[in-house]
Amino acid sequence: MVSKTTNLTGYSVSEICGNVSFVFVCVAYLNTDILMLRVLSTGSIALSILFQYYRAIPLWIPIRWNVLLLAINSVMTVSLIAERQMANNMPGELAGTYTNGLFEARGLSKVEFVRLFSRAQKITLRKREKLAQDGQVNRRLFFVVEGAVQIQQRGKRIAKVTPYHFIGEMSFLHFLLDDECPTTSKKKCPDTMATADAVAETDTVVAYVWDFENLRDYLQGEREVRNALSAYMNYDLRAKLSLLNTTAARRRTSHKNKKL
Ligand SMILES: Nc1ncnc2c1ncn2[C@@H]1O[C@@H]2COP(=O)(O)O[C@H]2[C@H]1O
Repeated sequence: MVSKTTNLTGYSVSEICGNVSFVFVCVAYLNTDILMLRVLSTGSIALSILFQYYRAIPLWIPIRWNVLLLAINSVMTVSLIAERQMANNMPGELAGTYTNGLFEARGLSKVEFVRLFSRAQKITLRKREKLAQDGQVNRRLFFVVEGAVQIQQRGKRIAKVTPYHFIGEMSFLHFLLDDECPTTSKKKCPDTMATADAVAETDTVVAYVWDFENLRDYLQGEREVRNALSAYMNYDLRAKLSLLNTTAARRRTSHKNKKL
């Protein structure tokens, strides 16, 4: 049992706990990692309870409230640690998607990636099944992980989407902007039409699929994931566009050569 009057280098236990508690608060304020912040606040609360208890007269009101705060913080800390552990040990196939899809390089942490993909459904499409239809309202976003998808416009093949690329991102980005469309505006907000037909080219195509509305609702509370995902899609769009330009240039050259 620690005596309330114990002196260590001239300071009482209560004083030491009180001061160290504030040192923890200072370090917590300088930290940007949410887990570290919670661990430090838990430590700080525990120390402030000791400070309040080992005073000459214990301060029971703050002690009781701090016990509650300590319990809340401890539960949140444990759930954060569990989530990080789950993300670090995600199933091999999901880990492959994280690595091969270059999600880390494009700003999504493992935890954010697992949160995002746990909201998707993994599906298998058969050859010739449509993922999107040109000119039709689209409400599904796909991330292809196996197989290939043919992109057509007016029945003509314009591109091929291979694993680790999105399909439906053009209408999804539109849909996200729609979100910011004022409902009072007389002007109709743009609709989320698919810009091309997307058809399964291989015998099977495996993809993760999100419903636009569910994904938008989730992203509303996760600003950083929303920004990282939009950046990822813009990167994907740039790659698709540059491929399209290269193919068009190649076609023009071969057309010219044939004429000569
Ligand atoms: N030139 C292209 N190259 C690759 N993918 C494309 C191309 N044009 C359209 N797509 C994809 O086909 C999808 C059709 O629906 P979206 O317009 O929502 O999003 C489109 C893109 O994901």
